[in-house]
Amino acid sequence: MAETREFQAEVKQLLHLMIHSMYSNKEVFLRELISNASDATDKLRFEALKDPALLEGDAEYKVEIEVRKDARELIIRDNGIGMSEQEVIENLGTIANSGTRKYLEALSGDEKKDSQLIGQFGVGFYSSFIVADQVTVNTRRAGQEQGVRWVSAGEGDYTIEPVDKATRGTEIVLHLRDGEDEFLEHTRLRHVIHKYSEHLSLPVRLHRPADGEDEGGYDTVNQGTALWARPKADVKDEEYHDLYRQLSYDPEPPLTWSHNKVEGNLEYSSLLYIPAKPPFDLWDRDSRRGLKLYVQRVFIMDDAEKLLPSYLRFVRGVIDSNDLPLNVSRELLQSHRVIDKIRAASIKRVLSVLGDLAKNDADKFARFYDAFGPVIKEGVVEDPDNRDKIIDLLRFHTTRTEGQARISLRDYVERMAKGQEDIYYLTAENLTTAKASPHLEAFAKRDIEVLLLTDRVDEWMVNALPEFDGKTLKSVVRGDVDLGKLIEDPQAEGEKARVEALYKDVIERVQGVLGERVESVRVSQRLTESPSCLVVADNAMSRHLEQLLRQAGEAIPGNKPILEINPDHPMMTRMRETLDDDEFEDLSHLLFEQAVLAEGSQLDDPASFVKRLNRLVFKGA
Ligand SMILES: Nc1ncnc2c1ncn2[C@@H]1O[C@H](COP(=O)(O)OP(=O)(O)OP(=O)(O)O)[C@@H](O)[C@H]1O
Repeated sequence: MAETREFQAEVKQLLHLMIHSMYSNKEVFLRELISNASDATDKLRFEALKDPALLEGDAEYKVEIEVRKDARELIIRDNGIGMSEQEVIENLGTIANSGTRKYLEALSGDEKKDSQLIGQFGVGFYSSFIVADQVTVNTRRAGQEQGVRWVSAGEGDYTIEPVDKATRGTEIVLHLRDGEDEFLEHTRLRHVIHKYSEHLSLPVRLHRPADGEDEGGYDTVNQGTALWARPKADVKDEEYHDLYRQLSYDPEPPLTWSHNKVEGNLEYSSLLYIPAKPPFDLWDRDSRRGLKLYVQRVFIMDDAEKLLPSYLRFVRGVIDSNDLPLNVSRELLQSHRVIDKIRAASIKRVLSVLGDLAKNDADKFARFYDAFGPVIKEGVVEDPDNRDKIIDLLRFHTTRTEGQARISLRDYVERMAKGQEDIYYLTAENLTTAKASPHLEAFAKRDIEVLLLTDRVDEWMVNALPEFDGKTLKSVVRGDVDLGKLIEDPQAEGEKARVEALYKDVIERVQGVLGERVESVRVSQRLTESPSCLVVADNAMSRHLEQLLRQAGEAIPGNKPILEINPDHPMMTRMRETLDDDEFEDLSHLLFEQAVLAEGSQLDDPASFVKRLNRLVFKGA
């Protein structure tokens, strides 16, 4: 007796979407079903290593696709692991896969975008309902006697019942909707299957109907040999692109790749791709990362994180090792000599591919950097062994670059000003804030280039990068930036003393007003246009980093900044002449608050700022 069961709510939602909004690119259902069949044979191959009896005498893995035109049925059959009753209920009635749940969250309502998302997430089995108004699944788990039949029209419920099934594995029968006749056509099917399965290491066989003399039969559509196992010279670019598409679900071709067969002490093949565009989950904590791992052509796992460090998480590809045991698990990978070596070699490989790109193809490298620059910077902190190579790849905006142009540290050093000993940088929220920063004024006046760092990771990166080419990296917002040597004027010292004496009283008064808000107040050497700016002590955390940490929800005490004032600014002349305490107080706060705003920070008490500003502006009126 068949039992009727309800789909989980999320499944209903997903099915509704599949049925009512996927008008384009419907063929993806076939890719999903073939990919499931291939996973199922991979799983069996793996389990059969421990328990050969599961094979029931049949070790010739394959997927077969057959059309029954009169019945409007398309059948996809595999001799993989199959499913038990419990597995059918879990896998084909609920959404167990966290990726699918994310898919639902990411839906935009825009049919075209959503159908592309299907590709990225691989929404899998349920995509059958894009083209079918009834789906029947007959399956028997390898090693079990009883088979299961699952039937649904994709509208809220399904039935499940025991069934006799002679062969292990899964057979999916799609009853096609009206208007989906193209998927009954042999040539059309052949084309789609070829497109999606060319690089599966599993033969996909399509049934050829009898025709006159021809009795019909099954033809293998794909090559069925892993691309990475073939000699490089035999593989066409389009084939590399196709495999990349399968691995990444990225519709665009990769930027570049590196295919290698390593022989000697360690034997493995590696195929590493650099994507052209970032995946949607690049900044997700649990984003996909790592490579697909095979051992002697047997698929072992997806996303083996241990094979690449987190700062190379955008790389997609395959490692096929001859030295690992077939029963290797994620735990074992954590500390395995072979894995450590493959990992180290893969990192070097990726960095050298990128290095070549930087040298030989500026345009492609710029595309790479736009997409993954901030990610690669994490490597400066994460991977001291390869730091020099990573640093060579870094590119920066500066006070002299325009638009999207960036330069390397090497370029910076080569064009340093006469007498300049250090590398100067400024960290800020964005390029506009950075370029307008008062801290840059003195540097601009002396024509000294300053790196403008606006990626979140930059604060951490510069901490891990104290010097380059023997030159110290110095923040222009720190107290110890010594412009003294760069000022050619020999009378500067005397002038400095005179100005300080002139402003001694003002400085004491400002300090009295601001009290605990500042560490100290002093005459600035950096300002030429702005009235004031905030700097931090030499060894203190930068204010931008404090801001980032607060945004990330960390409670940090916060250092008191040093307020620097510009003696040449009319506001200072006015303060020197102001005797009225109330007005002086307003001006002092304003001096501080302007400096906070100019660095792109937020005021603690914006309302008071506004009142103060109005008081001062309308004072004369
Ligand atoms: N042909 C099959 N043989 C055995 N199990 C299958 C088969 N098709 C699907 N399944 C099982 O059903 C589960 C759900 O399949 P579905 O295609 O919806 O998602 P998935 O394959 O897990 O996810 P994704 O498509 O994102 O990789 C699979 O994980 C697998 O356990």
